Amino acid sequence: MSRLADHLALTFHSVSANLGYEDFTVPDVSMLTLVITIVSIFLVSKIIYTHCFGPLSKIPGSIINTVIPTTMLYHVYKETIDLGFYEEHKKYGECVRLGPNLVSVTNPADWKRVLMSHKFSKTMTPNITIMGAPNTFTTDDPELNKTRRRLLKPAYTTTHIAAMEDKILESGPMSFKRKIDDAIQNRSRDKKPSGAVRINYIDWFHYMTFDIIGELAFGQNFGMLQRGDLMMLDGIKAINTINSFEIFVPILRNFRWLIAPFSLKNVRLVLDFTWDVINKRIQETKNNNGKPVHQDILQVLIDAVDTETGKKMNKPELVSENTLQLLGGTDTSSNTLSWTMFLLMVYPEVYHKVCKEIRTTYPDRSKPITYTEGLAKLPYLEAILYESMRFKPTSGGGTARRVPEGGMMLASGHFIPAGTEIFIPIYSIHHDKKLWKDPHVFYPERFMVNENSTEKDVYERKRNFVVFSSGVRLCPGRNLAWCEMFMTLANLLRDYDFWLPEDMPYGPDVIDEETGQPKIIPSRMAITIAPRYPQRDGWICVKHNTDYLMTTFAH
Ligand code: HEM
Repeated sequence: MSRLADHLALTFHSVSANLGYEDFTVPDVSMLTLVITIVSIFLVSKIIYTHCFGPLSKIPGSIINTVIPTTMLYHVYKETIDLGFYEEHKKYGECVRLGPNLVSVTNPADWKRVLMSHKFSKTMTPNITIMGAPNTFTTDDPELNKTRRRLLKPAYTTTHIAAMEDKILESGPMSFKRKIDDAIQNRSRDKKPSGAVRINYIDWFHYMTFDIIGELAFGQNFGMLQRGDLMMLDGIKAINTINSFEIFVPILRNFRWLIAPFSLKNVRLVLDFTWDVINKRIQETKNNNGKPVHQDILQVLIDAVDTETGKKMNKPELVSENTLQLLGGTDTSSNTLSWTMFLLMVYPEVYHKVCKEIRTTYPDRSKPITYTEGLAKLPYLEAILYESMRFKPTSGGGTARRVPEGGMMLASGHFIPAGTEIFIPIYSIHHDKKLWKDPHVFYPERFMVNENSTEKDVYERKRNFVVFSSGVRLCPGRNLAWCEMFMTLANLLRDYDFWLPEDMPYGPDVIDEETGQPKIIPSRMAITIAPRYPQRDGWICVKHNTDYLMTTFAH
């Protein structure tokens, strides 16, 4: 070692002399060697300690993750957290160590216990500074979360959703239908009168969910579906991207400008717009002698008084909560609709079966199908939505909680000490072979009672269906999401025929070698799991429903 150090010192001297820097101070190479040796010993002993003796040492997982969460960092970068964590669980089983202080669990007994109680506080929360004030989703304070959920509750009850159903129908599926009809009419006028058009359903579903939330939480239809743009879209995308990176790699909070360099001004635009809408609404109510003019989510938020403190939300809090409606209520529902539509196209037997159910139950196309009426009458459509959210859970990245004082014993017998982060990997849970037979097969019947499934089986499956999370922080917007997604599919599938364009490299016969099932378009996970290349993969052909299908289904 010392001969090597002497040799290096000599080389430094001759190089600096050759360069004319006679006074160049040559580092004391033996000192350098010492430092490197000490750091290496420290790292190796840390690896040995955390892997072999530390409190989490018995949890299976790769050695490198015990020191640096490399799997997580890599998949955050690639936007494939859902698939990356799934591979780790496939390799190591129901509990896997994914970081020095991070353990991911798929056993229902474990994640149900974690999600059931506020004692396990939320971690990996988005940084609140971007929204100005904490909101229901971002807060890790159980008391604040409970208060906000109490305030928001009236906006999301089934009764309130039913009261808003007409608005949802109009700004959602009816508007979508008008857009298709316009496209068909324009095409017939200009080109071949085939009556069929190609549309980008991924974009259109995205626009539609914005219009619905615009109507319910901003008191105005953004007109995004008809226009195809929204000035706030860049800002919303930026908030999602920034949040996604910062949740998993908190150090990036100090380098936010690096993640979305040109978008921070667009984020401001979103918050300013929301601020403006709230001010106008408050003024409108004042002008109406204090009586609310509208009955929507925004009004519920403005009027909400906490029964325990007697306080209303202040303006920054209102802005943060109302922006959350846009962030939480658009991508989630639109991605689910896109995945469902794609899956119907590559599983034609499911598509034909659901069209038959809807078209025979509601043959009168002049009357829109509503959620309150349709849910009980269209059980196969309901099962399709369940299965699509199991198969491609848009929230599939997952969520995390911190283990409280006293630690917890996992079902596998491993003890997890207080302070450890427990990750709930939703995609992995939905594809766990112990919970789901043939998890890579899209099979809606698994959510229906039939000769193969008893009521108890279906009940159990729904208990392991965790797309809306579970327990104390269960998604409060789930009734709204179900309502808009159900009405959209019911009305579109009754009134139109859909099929994939011929030049699309996907279809029922394009098989994925690994799963033996139809290939699925690639996805990316930035807060939600979305189709990765919407401009390439989002195309579908559509025309008005023909009698051909009706007669085929009649037999
Ligand atoms: C298919 C649609 C949806 C899915 C899959 C979904 C999924 C989820 C999940 C998994 C969580 C828990 C996240 C966590 O604990 O980290 C959540 C929370 C939340 N969601 Fe949804 N969501 C959907 C639609 C909506 C809609 C339409 C709204 C409102 C307009 C909404 C509002 C919220 C809010 C406010 C929270 C925070 C709850 C809390 O932390 O206490 N979501 N959602």
